[in-house]
Amino acid sequence: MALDAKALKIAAGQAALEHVEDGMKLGIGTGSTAEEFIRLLGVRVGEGLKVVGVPTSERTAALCRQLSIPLTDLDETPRLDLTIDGADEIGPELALIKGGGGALLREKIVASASRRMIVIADESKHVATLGRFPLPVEVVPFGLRATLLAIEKTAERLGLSLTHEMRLADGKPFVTDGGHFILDASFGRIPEPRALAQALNGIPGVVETGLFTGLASLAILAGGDGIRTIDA
Ligand SMILES: O=C(CO)[C@H](O)[C@H](O)COP(=O)(O)O
Repeated sequence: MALDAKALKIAAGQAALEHVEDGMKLGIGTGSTAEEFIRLLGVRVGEGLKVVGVPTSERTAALCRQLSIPLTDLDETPRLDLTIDGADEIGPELALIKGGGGALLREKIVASASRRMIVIADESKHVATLGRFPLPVEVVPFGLRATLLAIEKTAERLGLSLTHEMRLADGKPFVTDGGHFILDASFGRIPEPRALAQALNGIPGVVETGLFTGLASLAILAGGDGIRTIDA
């Protein structure tokens, strides 16, 4: 029987939960797939599992509080055992596009502070080449036009085609938890994610990009035929 989108998210979350051990310090992701994992984690915590989590967004923090999942932050707990988070695309070597939910900066800080990152998604997000999903680029509001020009020049220098739009919410610029804006940058194809990430991160008005390279160690993909895992 074909599973609907929500059932696939739950299946991926359930499989990820098997990697969570008593006493772990967790990074807790953002997005609808991460939220299914969080709900399952909440049940286990209610049954006595002892974990503490660093949420990657205010939205995730609110859900964790609602489910009585104990929270900490990276000032108190700077090294984490495991981060579990969703993704918008999963490419070769588990390079990811993240940030569809706008939490990419905190997600990257938390994943980088973790010994391991497991990415959970439905199998349609596994792609041969990243870039069909627009790359979220978090930018500082100050000097926005100059930053956009620098991003366009960078794409040109790397031989990438680029169209972009500012992310809006209720007709106004979407504002991240860190007080920044998000540019959704469509490159079509990103054959070399590391090179693009490095180049974009070199632009002063760019805070961070949704390209995650070298961070995820395992992908858990849910599909009609069950769960498939991919190691980095
Ligand atoms: O990066 C993210 C939020 O910033 C999410 O993990 C990503 O957008 C996937 O979300 P969903 O599970 O809802 O498809």
